[in-house]
Amino acid sequence: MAVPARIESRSFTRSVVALGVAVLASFGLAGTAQAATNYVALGDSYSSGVGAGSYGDSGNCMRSTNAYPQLWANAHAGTSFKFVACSGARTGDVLDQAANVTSSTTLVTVSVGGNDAGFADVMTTCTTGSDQTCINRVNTAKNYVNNTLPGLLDNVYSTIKSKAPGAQLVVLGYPRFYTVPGSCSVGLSDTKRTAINSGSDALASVLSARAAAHGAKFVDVRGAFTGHNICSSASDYLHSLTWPVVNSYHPTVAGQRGGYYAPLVSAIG
Ligand SMILES: CCCCCCCCCCCCCCCC(=O)Oc1ccc([N+](=O)[O-])cc1
Repeated sequence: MAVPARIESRSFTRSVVALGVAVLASFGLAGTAQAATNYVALGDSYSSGVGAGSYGDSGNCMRSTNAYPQLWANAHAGTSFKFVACSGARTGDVLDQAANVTSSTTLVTVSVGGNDAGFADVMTTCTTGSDQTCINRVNTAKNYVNNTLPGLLDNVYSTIKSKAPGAQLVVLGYPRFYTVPGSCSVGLSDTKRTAINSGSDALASVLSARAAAHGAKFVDVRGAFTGHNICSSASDYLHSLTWPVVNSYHPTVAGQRGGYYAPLVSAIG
């Protein structure tokens, strides 16, 4: 009896161990957070978090601990997170950043296109020039957005997809800058503000269309910024022209959280 009992005992032990492994595995997959997320955050200053402070040792890239990619990683325990977005990045720079995307990457977020379209030059021209000069400069940028930018975005999105075919690709857009007519009377005219807002809308249309063409999800942040734009009664989501100048027209701490992180969570959880 002793020998069969020992055999039975071993087989029982094996069963318990197997059950334990199965329970742990299913708990790890379904009970906690899903399989581990391998997240790579690409893009320009809207993704690095220029304007939101707390840049650590990220140098000129100005990656903020208050930026939406960091907020998302913080909220998803166990996420492996590569934060490579960088202030001033254009589509060509994001192609370089995409070296960090691999076949094990499961989530990629990206904001890019505003710098290619001449964001800084548009804002400088509109600040220093006449209404008509501003309108003309915005129209030049919109022509670029409609005719040149789509091909550059296609290259970025298809490069990311080819490196990580199974990853979810999330493209985040840009806000309208101004409430028009607004509660602030100094600074740019309403004519200029309306023209600049139409530049944001042109960017959103093209980003949305190119994202859809690559099976990427487009997160349109314009709605989340509504009521928080510059010249709103509570314009706390965007810096106006400010010091240091680099912060100008970039999301505040509240803007990264309410304007970017919140709609990202609504889109992907
Ligand atoms: C059709 C274009 C119209 C442009 C006016 C409307 C713009 C709305 C969208 C804004 C897009 C901004 C993207 C720029 C993000 C960025 O990296 O900004 C920079 C931040 C810092 C620097 N820099 O040099 O330090 C350069 C650029």
